[in-house]
Amino acid sequence: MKKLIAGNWKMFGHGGEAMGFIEEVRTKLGGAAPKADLLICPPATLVERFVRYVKELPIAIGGQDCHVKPNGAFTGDIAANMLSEIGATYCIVGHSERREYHKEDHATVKAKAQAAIDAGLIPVICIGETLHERADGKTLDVLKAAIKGSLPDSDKIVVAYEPVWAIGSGMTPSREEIAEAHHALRRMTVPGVRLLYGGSVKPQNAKEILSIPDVDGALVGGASLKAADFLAIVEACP
Ligand SMILES: O=C(CO)COP(=O)(O)O
Repeated sequence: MKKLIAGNWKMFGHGGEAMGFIEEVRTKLGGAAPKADLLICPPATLVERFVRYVKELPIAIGGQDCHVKPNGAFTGDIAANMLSEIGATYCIVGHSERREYHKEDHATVKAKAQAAIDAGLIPVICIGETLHERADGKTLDVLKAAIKGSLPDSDKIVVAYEPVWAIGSGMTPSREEIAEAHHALRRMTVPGVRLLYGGSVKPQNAKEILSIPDVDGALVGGASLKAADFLAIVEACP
């Protein structure tokens, strides 16, 4: 199975950038099949536009979050079925930038992941330790608790290991630390669940990270905003 390289655009990007990104990818791919499965999760305002621009390009489009309910009086929220209705096929849930800000516990993340599955989306479930938890040697305990508490009973999910302290910092765990975490995650998840690494993945370190056993791809933030950087990470796949 190919690796999955997913881009999380977070709160960046407007219409013109979306079109420019897709056209640059189209030109650089030149009709050839990419070395990985590709996924872009833009701001919700751009999902439908990305789906329209992508057309026959092999790029899946996803959301960055969804509500636990299919509808209701939840001002400003987006239901998973609203994303699938406009062509999304994945949805990130439980990203640390939302977990912390919105105090989302494991049960909430699990309910969001189930809502995504119920809407026909593949949830990308984010888990990862804080710097304090790492310093206290609790990383594997944190991952075990997150797997136990956040994953619905399904193989139609993706898990993204994103050490909170590595996001946006330019720092990553060592090869050995990533290998240990992903080996543990492989043992705790059902066959077929893809395990992505996320947290300061760049064109410069992607080859090393993507060569680590049990790393099935990457969830990329900043380096996914530019087509050249995103495709350089794709090219780094073994
Ligand atoms: O949060 C991330 C992906 O979801 C990682 O972001 P960076 O790649 O910018 O560290």
